Amino acid sequence: MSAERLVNPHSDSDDQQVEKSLRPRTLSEFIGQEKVVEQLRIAIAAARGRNESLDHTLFYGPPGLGKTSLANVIANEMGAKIKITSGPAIERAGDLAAILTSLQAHDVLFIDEVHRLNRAVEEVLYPAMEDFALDLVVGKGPGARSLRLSLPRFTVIGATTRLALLTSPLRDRFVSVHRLVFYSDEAMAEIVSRSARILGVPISPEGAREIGRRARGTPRIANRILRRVRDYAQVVAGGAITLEVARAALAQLEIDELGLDENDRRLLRAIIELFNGGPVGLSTLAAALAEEVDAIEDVYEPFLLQLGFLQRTPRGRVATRRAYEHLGLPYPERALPPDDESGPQQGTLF
Ligand SMILES: Nc1ncnc2c1ncn2[C@@H]1O[C@H](COP(=O)(O)OP(=O)(O)OP(=O)(O)O)[C@@H](O)[C@H]1O
Repeated sequence: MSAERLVNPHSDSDDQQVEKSLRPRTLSEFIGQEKVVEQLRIAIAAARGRNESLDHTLFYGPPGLGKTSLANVIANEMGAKIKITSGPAIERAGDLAAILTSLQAHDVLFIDEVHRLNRAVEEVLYPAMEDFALDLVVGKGPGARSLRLSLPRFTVIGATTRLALLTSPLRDRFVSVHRLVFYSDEAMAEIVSRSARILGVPISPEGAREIGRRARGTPRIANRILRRVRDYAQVVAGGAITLEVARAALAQLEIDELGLDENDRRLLRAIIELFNGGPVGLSTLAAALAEEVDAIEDVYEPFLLQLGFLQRTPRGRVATRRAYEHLGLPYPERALPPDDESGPQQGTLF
């Protein structure tokens, strides 16, 4: 169910078609994430000035914030080619060897979901990143020999939503590591205006702000909502997106003032009504909602935590006073049990 959600930050096949045209191509077109952009601007200028490849770079943070876009921007600014792959797509060491040997100097190898590389593949990547070398074993048994091929100096750009799942040898090989954060309302409004311009949809600044504000600080979600609001504007309101049109369309899409959809509200209501506000273990909650544990952790929680509607405690998830207030439910004043600081309980997942 979550895959079809308008506010799901993961991309679907519809997104992929439009996203290409909406992707920023240069650092100056890239809106927001100022700290990261500034550091990249310097690193790129320095590498170009020395005619070197850019240092290996890792981006981490929630999905849909622009990791792939930044990798493309970097390659473009370096005047280099980019090869795009992902952790699960590189199944065998030989697959990676084939990719590595096709690279040219200063090229970018973008590996999405880099935490999902398997061990054997990682072992090949280490010397490639560190020494720009590919170690090949030729022959079998006692006659086997190892051969070292040198590779052109290239740049690995890794992206992950789960930094903690990266092995430490792999993490250590990334020279610069950047965290992408949810976008501010101002940046989101700018992103919506820019996308509308590219899509050729007339939009007022207030309309753009309203869509941006309710898109969970995530450009992918903003772009997706924009497309739905565009349909609404075209069919119901003569084509242009004004504040009123944006509000009416968002109401029809059941996205509330803060950008929560019916599924978020269902999750909060489940914690409050079925589990007395929590704490409730993640797996118990997932079972009650007929959802995957991963979907709850990846899709629902980051934004609810960010809003301060949900807390992670050693005993499980707890709905906060703000969550009750948002849903218009009375908050039960209750004393915390004296052993609240105790470790995880059986059956609860931290
Ligand atoms: N800073 C930005 N300015 C304008 N548009 C942006 C920006 N960041 C992302 N976008 C838009 O959001 C969409 C999603 O971005 P992107 O695919 O780069 O995200 P991602 O973090 O790589 O996601 P995932 O981790 O799921 O692959 C792109 O189509 C792009 O148009």
